[in-house]
Amino acid sequence: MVAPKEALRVGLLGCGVVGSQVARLLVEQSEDLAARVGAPLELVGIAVRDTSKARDGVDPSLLTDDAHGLVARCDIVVEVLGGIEPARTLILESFAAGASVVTANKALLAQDGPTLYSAADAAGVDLYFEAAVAGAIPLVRPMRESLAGDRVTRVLGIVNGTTNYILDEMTTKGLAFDEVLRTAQELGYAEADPTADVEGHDAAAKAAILASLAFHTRVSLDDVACEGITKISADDVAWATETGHAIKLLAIAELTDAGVSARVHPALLPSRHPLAGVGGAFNAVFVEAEAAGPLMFYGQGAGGAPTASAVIGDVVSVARHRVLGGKGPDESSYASHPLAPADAAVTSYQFRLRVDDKPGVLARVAQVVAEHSVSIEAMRQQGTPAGGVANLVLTTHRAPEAALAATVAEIAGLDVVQEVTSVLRVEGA
Ligand SMILES: NC(=O)C1=CN([C@@H]2O[C@H](COP(=O)(O)OP(=O)(O)OC[C@H]3O[C@@H](n4cnc5c(N)ncnc54)[C@H](O)[C@@H]3O)[C@@H](O)[C@H]2O)C=CC1
Ligand SMILES: N[C@@H](CC=O)C(=O)O
Ligand code: NA
Repeated sequence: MVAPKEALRVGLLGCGVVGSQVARLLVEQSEDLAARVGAPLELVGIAVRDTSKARDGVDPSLLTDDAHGLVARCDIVVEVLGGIEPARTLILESFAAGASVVTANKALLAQDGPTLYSAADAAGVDLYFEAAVAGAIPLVRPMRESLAGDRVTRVLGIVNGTTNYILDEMTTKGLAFDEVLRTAQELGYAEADPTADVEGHDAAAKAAILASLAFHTRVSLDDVACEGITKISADDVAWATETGHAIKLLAIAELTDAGVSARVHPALLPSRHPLAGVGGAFNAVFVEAEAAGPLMFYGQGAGGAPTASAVIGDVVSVARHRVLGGKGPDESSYASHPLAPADAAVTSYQFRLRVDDKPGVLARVAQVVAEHSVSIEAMRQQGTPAGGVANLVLTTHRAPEAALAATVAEIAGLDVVQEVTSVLRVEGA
């Protein structure tokens, strides 16, 4: 008979939306997990701020306010505190103590990933982070492992559940931004500070991680051009529908002739595009690779249980390495691509203008567009009930961002143009 392997000690840092679900699943699935790993996983402690607070389904004797003491006595540490400190210090202490780490902390990885990778490497342990990008969706592992034999050229994704939920509810139910944000917070999708979601910072952190994985280079949060959804109005949503589009917050990572371009911004997607139909807090990511062609990953990108699923999958992987020996892949950052300037990105614009409703206006606007070597894909005019003023909606063909921005700036200065009411990029056309 084979002797049972010694239990692996798992320490959990944080018992919030994700942590509480990790604790539940570790206990509920302990027999299956032991069979899959080849050794039992023993939850030895949960670091929290307030040990006296009752937590559903959590054994109170596991709670501790000594996170530093906890990581010193673990084989595997799960970090679901969020934020930069003390998460970074605790992860580094875990490595120093010989523990592998599983984290969902995209903000920390996007800001200081290389420090963490080097420390894990020096200690000969694993750093896994499937939950950090697109929650439950297996995406990090396919990028790190399944696509390691291919050349990825582009990643285009909806990677923030909160903003997708907000935009979807605004579109389908006509609800107001603030009202929907509150519900997203109640459902556990939003970050502790939801500014990170609505201003695009959370998606930008994920874009940095995805670009690094896709192009085997280092892209950090500061390298990602970022624009959130706070300026999207009910009018933008209505016009998107009117012109056959859906508004989505997109994370885009591309390898272009000018280098790596990583950016996050709201964009119009034609309603036939598969990403246009991704509703609620769901995420979906397109990956284009030279040999594989297009791939699409879809699933729940936020919420306690879906995120915990990805965390526990990583725990099983790193635990198997402990049992069998060896470790998973290190950071792959051998390629030194330059960063493409933000205004070199090639995209299309749809912009709306309020113009004088009189002859010759369309021609003047079209002339400015042509002078910037931009071409018009569609133009639509609608008079206002009061008369004298018309709404003009122009969609361009693809052109460098710099040319498109200069076009809009010059049009805004025309005497027949009363206001540029909105400028949105169009992707996936
Ligand atoms: N909620 C979600 O849908 C997803 C969250 N994530 C990431 O997972 C991590 C955790 O997120 P949530 O569980 O949603 O956050 P949360 O705010 O619900 O939970 C974090 C918990 O950690 C505790 N905490 C913070 N600092 C602490 C400290 N120094 N000592 C002890 N406890 C401390 C907080 O009191 C809180 O209970 C974050 O990095 C987040 O970005 C990733 C994917 C999805
Ligand atoms: N706040 C994030 C949580 C997952 O990463 C989101 O809304 O997607
Ligand atoms: Na994931």
